[in-house]
Amino acid sequence: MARSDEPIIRVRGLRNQFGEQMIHDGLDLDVRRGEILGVVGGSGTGKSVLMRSIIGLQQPTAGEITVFGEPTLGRDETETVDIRKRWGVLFQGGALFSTLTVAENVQVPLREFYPNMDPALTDQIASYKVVMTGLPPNAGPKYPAELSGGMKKRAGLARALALDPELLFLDEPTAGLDPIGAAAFDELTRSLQRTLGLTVFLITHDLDTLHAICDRVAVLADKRVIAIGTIDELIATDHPWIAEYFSGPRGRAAVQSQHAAQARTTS
Ligand SMILES: Nc1ncnc2c1ncn2[C@@H]1O[C@H](COP(=O)(O)OP(=O)(O)OP(=O)(O)O)[C@@H](O)[C@H]1O
Repeated sequence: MARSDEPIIRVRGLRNQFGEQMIHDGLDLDVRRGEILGVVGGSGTGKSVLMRSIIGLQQPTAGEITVFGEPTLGRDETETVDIRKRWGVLFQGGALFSTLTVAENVQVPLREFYPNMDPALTDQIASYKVVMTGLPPNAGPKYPAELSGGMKKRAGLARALALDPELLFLDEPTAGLDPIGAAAFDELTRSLQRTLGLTVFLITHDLDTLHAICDRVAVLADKRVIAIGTIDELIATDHPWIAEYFSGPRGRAAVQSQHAAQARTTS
């Protein structure tokens, strides 16, 4: 059983290698219970591979990973079923099954982990999750092809929340959304995280998301996490990539838009 002050995710000495290509080497990371941790890094630095390693979809070459205080590597699916039930994942692009309706997509994890659940209850839970993510109640019978990009993301989120997880993995949730849709999705993430007491591991390139909702940010570069902290703490480090990322033109614009949003909520 994990202690409450223990990191909810603990990664030590992670190595991931594909042939000659070394993606991670000696990567360490702690994710604290109850935080929204943003994970950033240049394209190809291995953010998705890191997430896939933590959730067991990628077998690392070396290292240790514990989630909820339980080691996850080198264990088969039946041994980790009680851990996997406690997290939800929104993959890049939503990753909905195109031949299933929204409600049926949300029911997939329920059917996988609770095959004997009463179908009426499965239906009820799915309807509740659909509404919880801000989709109209009539979205349930729709197919993914009938949804806008933002609605697809919400449907993917509803599926990720199907099992009432404690831990949520979001891989580039606002990619492809217009700025208003992205800001609305950020707000939804923050409000669900607060209401449900979630811990969120959030991969993003979206500087507005980092400023608006992340408690801390981990920076991937040079095959490991080179820095982790609040944005102010990161800016205070003198790493050139971090300085360029947060203090370049887009970083400055994100700060300005965050200040404007704060001014609107206090006026
Ligand atoms: N199964 C795999 N086999 C071989 N190479 C892989 C595999 N999975 C990922 N890679 C490689 O690992 C590297 C890191 O990929 P990853 O998708 O984690 O990057 P990322 O940081 O999430 O990038 P982006 O920001 O562009 O999404 C890439 O060069 C990718 O091609």
